[in-house]
Amino acid sequence: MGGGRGRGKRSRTQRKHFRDGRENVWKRPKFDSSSDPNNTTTNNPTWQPFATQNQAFDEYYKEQGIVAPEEWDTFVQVLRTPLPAAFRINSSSQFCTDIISQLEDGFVKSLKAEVTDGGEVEAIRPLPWFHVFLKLENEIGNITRQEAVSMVPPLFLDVRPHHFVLDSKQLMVIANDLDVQRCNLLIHQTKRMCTANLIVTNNEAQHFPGCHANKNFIKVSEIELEPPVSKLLFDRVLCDVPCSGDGTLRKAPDLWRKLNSGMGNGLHNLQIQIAMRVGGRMVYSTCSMNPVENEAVVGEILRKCEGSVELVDVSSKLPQLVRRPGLRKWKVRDKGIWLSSYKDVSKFCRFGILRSMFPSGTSCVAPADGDYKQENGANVNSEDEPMADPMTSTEDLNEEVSDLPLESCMRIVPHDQNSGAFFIAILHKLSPLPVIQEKPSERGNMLTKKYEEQEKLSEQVTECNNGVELNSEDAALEKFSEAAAEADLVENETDKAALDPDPCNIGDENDSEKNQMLVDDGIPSAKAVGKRNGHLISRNSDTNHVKRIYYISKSVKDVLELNLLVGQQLKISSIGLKMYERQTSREGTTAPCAFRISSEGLPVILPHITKQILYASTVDFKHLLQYKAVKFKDFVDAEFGEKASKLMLGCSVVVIRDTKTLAEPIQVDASTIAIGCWKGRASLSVMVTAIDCQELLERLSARMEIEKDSSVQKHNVEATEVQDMNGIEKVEESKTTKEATNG
Ligand SMILES: C[S@@+](CC[C@H](N)C(=O)[O-])C[C@H]1O[C@@H](n2cnc3c(N)ncnc32)[C@H](O)[C@@H]1O
Repeated sequence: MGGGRGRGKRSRTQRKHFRDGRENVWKRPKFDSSSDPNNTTTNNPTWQPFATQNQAFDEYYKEQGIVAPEEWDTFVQVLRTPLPAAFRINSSSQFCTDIISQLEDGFVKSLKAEVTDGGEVEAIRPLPWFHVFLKLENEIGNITRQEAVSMVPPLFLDVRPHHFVLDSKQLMVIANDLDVQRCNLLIHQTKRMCTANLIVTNNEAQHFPGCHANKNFIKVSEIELEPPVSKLLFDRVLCDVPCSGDGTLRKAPDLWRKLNSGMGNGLHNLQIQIAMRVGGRMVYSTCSMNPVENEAVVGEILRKCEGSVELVDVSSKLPQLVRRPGLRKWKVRDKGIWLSSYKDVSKFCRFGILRSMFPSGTSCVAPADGDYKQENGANVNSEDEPMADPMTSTEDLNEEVSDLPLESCMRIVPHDQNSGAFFIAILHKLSPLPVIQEKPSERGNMLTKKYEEQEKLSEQVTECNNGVELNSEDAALEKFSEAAAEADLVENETDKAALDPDPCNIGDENDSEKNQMLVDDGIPSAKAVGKRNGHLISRNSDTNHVKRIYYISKSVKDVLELNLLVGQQLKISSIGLKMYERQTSREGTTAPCAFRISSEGLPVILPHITKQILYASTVDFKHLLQYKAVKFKDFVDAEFGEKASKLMLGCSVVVIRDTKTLAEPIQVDASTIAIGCWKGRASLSVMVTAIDCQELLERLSARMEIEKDSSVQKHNVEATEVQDMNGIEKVEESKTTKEATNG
């Protein structure tokens, strides 16, 4: 029943992430003091906090002038303290307002009480009840744990609903990560967004395919047609690049002992390669404080783009966000040696140090034929390049200063607003870039390899994998080749809004009545614009073996078709919204339709369902969630049980009936609570994961508590009003009597 992903079931990766998370905070001393009977100093003597000291770090950042000398002590002091926990509430969650009020009314009050009762120091310790809340909501996807500063970049992206994304009029997002686990996490986190406009890809960002379709080769049937999209063009790019992550020291104190100044140098070239894919507006960000990963990368992009990209000054935006301007001068450090300019590189025979790392930088110049001497990071191949550039060698560049307006970049430092450290730059594309990057140079590859080793480290500083169940099966839509055949096989376009939620009819072109599948613009809260155009796809061209059916928007379909046309360059991990799943149990094979509606898809399809839908009282609804399967005769509301027994075998939907609304069908909206069920021969079974059932039960109890409280309050108010009225009447009465007497 349901997805069957119980709470106790954890993947090996998750256990590893948990372990890693724990190891970030504590380490075992060589001498295990737990065996020392004289040790009575700590509660848990086997674990000691990490040393939050690193000489190389101090030397590096003091020299770079990240903060003024007089601020240094405060800066490192704050870096040594744990980061306040932050999380985002998923605004598309049905229970968003419930969660906010639960936090504001319940938890914040309890937290204040803890502080008042025990003093502030006492309150700084894990609060078990809060941990349970965070864990459950995180697993469900209602909230996402994320460092506060990591939430800033999208605020500068300035995304608007009317933006053309990939030549389409619908807002569509492609989210990419090279790490499969990270892709899975993203899929998990976006499940509750109910969007048909999302593609998760698993490509190397530095080689992210442009999917350029050669129009001469485009042949659809016998007629030559131009596809709706002929290449991938982005209006907005959020470029949160892999970095050394020293800005996350508060979250991952283990980094204190691992950091070295060379880490940033090893990532610089990869960061440039990734960020060179500038779309209309790009927000470049890192959780590193290192100028080599930050200002130097932005500087090189500006130089390489030769005026086709500008750095946007956003100093007047988000005035409450305390930030500092980007640096215009810095130095490069390599194996303990400070290098002030590129000429020092030749002097000390450094290897792997690039000109672009320095404030003055340098950019490759396109030869007359338009081809670059070296592609991607052309300035990195020190074998091909004279070590001493005549230009830089003749100048005295002891203290290089960039002539670019890098002060428009922003740095967030921990002690300004009790946060992590972060770097953000906003780049705006003014005209086509002078060169399309295709392949990295050999040197670039070498540095990328080097990066991969370092990525093991930065993995530990990226966000919140801990405690989140990863669903590798769902996420693994595997290679896009598998998705290829299916698009035209089961895809079904319609412009009607009415719906018979019967996935068995997909692709049955002769039965247009039954083909009235869900169609919307894919953003449940947004109004459908113009023609409704949704599409259903699956991965398997053999209809008998289709396991899941996904709902995708027109924009996503266009990208999918383009990708097929260009030979599947995008490695797609997930696409659109999972709408139907095959019921694999024996009951599934005997039902007229073997598919059921997925929990993710239900909110989108619910307003259109007219058959196989029942309205249950709160008590029966709760029984379903508690017992997972309830016999028809066991429902408290016998009429409901009767109706359930008369449903067709197979997928059905049960909506909770508001106690005040007795008429059926009730008005369904975004706040309606419903679950997918399976109607069997003798019972109704819930098709929702155990954890979703648990959360729904808790939400219902919380709502009922609030309703009870408010009805008690209402009752009290009414009673007071009656009392007041009586009082007033009495006063009036006595006044009248007095007046009458006086008169
Ligand atoms: C700073 S994190 C970004 C995290 C992201 N903002 C999020 O919230 O999930 C950098 C990410 O880049 C990914 N990565 C590393 N090398 C990559 C590459 N060559 N192409 C694409 N992604 C890469 C890592 O797996 C990591 O998740």
